[in-house]
Amino acid sequence: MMPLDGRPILTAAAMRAAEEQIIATGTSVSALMERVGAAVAAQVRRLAGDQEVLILCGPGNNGGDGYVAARLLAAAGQRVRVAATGAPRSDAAIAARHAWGRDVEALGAAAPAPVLVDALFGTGLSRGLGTDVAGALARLAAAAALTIAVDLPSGAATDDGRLLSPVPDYDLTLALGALKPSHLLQPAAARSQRVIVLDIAVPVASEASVLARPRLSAPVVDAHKYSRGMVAVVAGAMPGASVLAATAAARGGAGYVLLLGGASDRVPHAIVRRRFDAAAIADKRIGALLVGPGLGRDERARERLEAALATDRPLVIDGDALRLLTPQKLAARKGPMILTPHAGEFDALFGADAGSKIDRARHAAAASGATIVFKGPDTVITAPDGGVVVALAASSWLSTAGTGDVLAGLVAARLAVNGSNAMPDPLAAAAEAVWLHGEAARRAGPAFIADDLARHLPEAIAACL
Ligand SMILES: NC(=O)C1=CN([C@@H]2O[C@H](COP(=O)(O)OP(=O)(O)OC[C@H]3O[C@@H](n4cnc5c(N)ncnc54)[C@H](O)[C@@H]3O)[C@@H](O)[C@H]2O)[C@@H](O)CC1
Ligand SMILES: Nc1ncnc2c1ncn2[C@@H]1O[C@H](COP(=O)(O)OP(=O)(O)O)[C@@H](O)[C@H]1O
Ligand SMILES: [K+]
Repeated sequence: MMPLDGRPILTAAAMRAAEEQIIATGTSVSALMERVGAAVAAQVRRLAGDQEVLILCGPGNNGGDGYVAARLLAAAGQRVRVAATGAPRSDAAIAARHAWGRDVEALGAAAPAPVLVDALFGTGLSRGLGTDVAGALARLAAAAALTIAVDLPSGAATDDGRLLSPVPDYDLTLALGALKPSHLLQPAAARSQRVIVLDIAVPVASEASVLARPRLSAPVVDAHKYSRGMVAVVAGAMPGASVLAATAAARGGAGYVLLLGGASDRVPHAIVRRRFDAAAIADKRIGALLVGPGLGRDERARERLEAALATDRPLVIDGDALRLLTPQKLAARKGPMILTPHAGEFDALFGADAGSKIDRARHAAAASGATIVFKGPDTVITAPDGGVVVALAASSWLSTAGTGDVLAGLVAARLAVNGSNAMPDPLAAAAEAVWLHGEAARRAGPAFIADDLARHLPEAIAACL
């Protein structure tokens, strides 16, 4: 099966536009629905074996896909029944219902089957399911051994990961033509164990794509510690956080890591410690200056942040530093910047506006001129030029103190390495860091602590060479 890495992510409107382009060049909606139904039927047949299949059909084209799949499954000898919310409304779905030609049960009265296919609503869902429909879906899903959603789990919005009504757990979602934001954004993404994208021969393109395994290379033959990429980490009130970040930077591929102004006796010997002063952070060899982990929010923290902003070095800003800034102030600064806020820091800096996590991160990048790594179980990375990368859910064991400090150090390392032989590409550097962080967490297994995570970074890097 094709991996999801690097695949484009389309909103409902963008998917509709792609579909309309195909229709404008002579493919009918019914022909497209036939293609979709065949692809869905093939997957269901592969998974269902000789078990009975119940397909739930809604009033729109998602339901139409369900009727086509039912007809093709029956023709292939599969035991299949159909239950519907009512009569289909779109022309193509009416034709598909007619071609099915067999019984259609009322949803509320339908008996369960071991395999449940949800073709109730897809990208056309405009509000939550009525309680009767949501109740029937929950009852039939709970009684099934295998649950499959066509395009999207019914009740999940397409573009922002919201659940508009209660959504049962699915074993599999068959995304039609392309991934939609809700296949990656929470809480909707967690409703499906797996997502497969079905190719329906509709050309799709998007500025947003799924985070892919990066391709990294070993240091060049004549590399030396400064040419590899130098990271300077500004310490503050909580020195442990800056040590975690500096350690991650060192294990994340940087050639030289400086810890500035930290008071801690548990610093790996490979990390060079210096006093914090304006000259130390203005060193032209610094490929990434990290400020924020454990910085604190006192007067000294403010001074250190101001000094960091006043340099022309590529900057990574995390944690406390994000609470001491405004988007305007960032926009006024020249030079590459990457911000790594979690949801609380993001809201404090950019406001707790409505909208999808992708749109909010995109606006934040445009407003600040910085690349944004909006962290969480559905990390979204956006660049000021509009590029968007969304990570698949990483290990939930990452939800432990200090893993954000590790990520910040890693982002700084990748930015420094990335900028050591070319103009730094903050989006690519941030994407490399988020991928390596997720991979290190996967390798660390359950119940790791942030200190363990950095030890798995070399293995994660090795997987990209
Ligand atoms: N994008 C593509 O290339 C293709 C998409 N197709 C399918 O078409 C779907 C989109 O079809 P539609 O736009 O017809 O939308 P849906 O089938 O998702 O549902 C829309 C219909 O349901 C009604 N509705 C919306 N929310 C409701 C609610 N909560 N309770 C009751 N009724 C509600 C709408 O008024 C409309 O009649 C896709 O998800 C996909 O399954 C395929 O048939 C063809 C190819
Ligand atoms: N449930 C989760 N699933 C996957 N990743 C998570 C989850 N919760 C947190 N993370 C990741 O763990 C890290 C936590 O960062 P942060 O909240 O800044 O923690 P801290 O400040 O303690 O270091 C981020 O990279 C975030 O994306
Ligand atoms: K569906």
